[in-house]
Amino acid sequence: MRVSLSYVTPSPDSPWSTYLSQVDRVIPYLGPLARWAETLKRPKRALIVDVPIEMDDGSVRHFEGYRVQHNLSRGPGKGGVRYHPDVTLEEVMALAAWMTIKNAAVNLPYGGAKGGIRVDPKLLSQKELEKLTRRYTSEIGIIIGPQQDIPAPDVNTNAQVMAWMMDTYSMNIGATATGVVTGKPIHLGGSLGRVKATGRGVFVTGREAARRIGLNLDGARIAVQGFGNVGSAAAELFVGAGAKLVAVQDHTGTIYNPEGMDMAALMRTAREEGGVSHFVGAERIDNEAFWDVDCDILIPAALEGQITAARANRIKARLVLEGANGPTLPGADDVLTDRGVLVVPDVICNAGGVTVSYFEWVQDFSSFFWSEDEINLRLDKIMVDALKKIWDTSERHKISLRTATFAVACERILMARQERGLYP
Ligand SMILES: NC(=O)C1=CN([C@@H]2O[C@H](COP(=O)(O)OP(=O)(O)OC[C@H]3O[C@@H](n4cnc5c(N)ncnc54)[C@H](OP(=O)(O)O)[C@@H]3O)[C@@H](O)[C@H]2O)C=CC1
Ligand SMILES: O=C(O)CCC(=O)C(=O)O
Repeated sequence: MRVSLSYVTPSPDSPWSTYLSQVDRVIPYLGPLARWAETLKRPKRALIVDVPIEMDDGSVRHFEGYRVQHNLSRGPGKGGVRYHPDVTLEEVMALAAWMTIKNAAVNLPYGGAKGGIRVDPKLLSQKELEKLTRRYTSEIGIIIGPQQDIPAPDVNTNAQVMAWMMDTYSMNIGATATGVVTGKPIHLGGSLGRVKATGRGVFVTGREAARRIGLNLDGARIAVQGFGNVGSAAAELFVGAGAKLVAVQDHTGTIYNPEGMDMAALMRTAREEGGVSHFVGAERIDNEAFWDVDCDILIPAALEGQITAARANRIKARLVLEGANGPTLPGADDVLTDRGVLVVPDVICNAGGVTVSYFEWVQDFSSFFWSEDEINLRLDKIMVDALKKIWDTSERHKISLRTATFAVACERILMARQERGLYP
């Protein structure tokens, strides 16, 4: 087996292959900086770790974990940690690379990183989950740190997981290091507003895009795939702005109500029943029918590769807001563009989470904490300004918002790369 940082011959339609094709599309807009573009096509560093834990029944199981630092030109690595049975190194490479682009798109002083463990956390007890998290943190401890690489929550990880990571790292170095992870509980140096920040960023960029295409949010019909941290918070804000939530899909199934769903009741069902499919205020429909639902705004907020070219041809929405990372395959991007469907890409649309993570990191360093209103105001301004710059770039070059976001971000990343120079 050959292992090298440019080794992964991307499987077609894999997240890494999607990312590489997005980079290829931006190269013509990079001018002289294009000579550095190869930097973006390989991660700087990729760590694979074995995570053995003793299960509650006394057996020992080994899980595979990863931490990939894709690019550190603009600052320490930053990006979440995912626990999922399908996590692979190739997927984590793509997620880390999208963090590089996203952090630069909103001008945060970070590079891009991401981590993951191939595990189904739903099958673990709380004790097993804690052991897994602590062992993983110790194993990746050699490359993370408040000035090196700062993990945060992603799919199936949350504030409790971050608390265990912070505690383990702190014990290992012999000092409390709140700045080593973000997305922590509030009384452990977490920030107000972080839990809902990603959904809030989806809402703010969505609101701005909707205004520009003359789509009124009052009465707009929303369909959301994934009702976790991102999907539920985004849906709540859109409903608060007068939109109707007409379809929701999670792992347990798909529900539909053309009149709109009661948000509070749906949140209660999702929390108490472990999914949306038992919700009595909507009819259950086939999972594949989700893509045919009559709606104005579609929010994929689950996993990668969900919008294939075939599904893109069926989507009725005028606006797609990518809450998830990498939900749209390159072929589907072209179909949506041809059909006049506007896509606000992940690398700007879901950047609200990492933006408030940045606020958390800054607050931890200064040991001075801001009010939720201050955080939301600063977040909204960063998202509105970033979207405006991207929108203008898109209009100037007549390119998609995705390629425009890559153009803005890659210029910042590659300029930093060039200015730092290559010699040791
Ligand atoms: N958390 C954050 O701050 C950020 C997250 N993101 C991205 O947003 C997306 C969602 O993350 P997050 O909300 O944090 O994760 P969560 O774990 O909180 O929620 C994920 C949701 O997706 C659902 N889901 C998973 N697989 C499928 C599937 N095949 N079909 C339909 N629904 C599915 C889950 O359903 P079930 O619960 O039934 O399994 C759950 O509702 C990811 O792409 C993540 O990378 C991006 C930026 C920041
Ligand atoms: O909050 C963070 O640092 C990263 C969040 C994340 O993983 C993402 O934006 O995909």
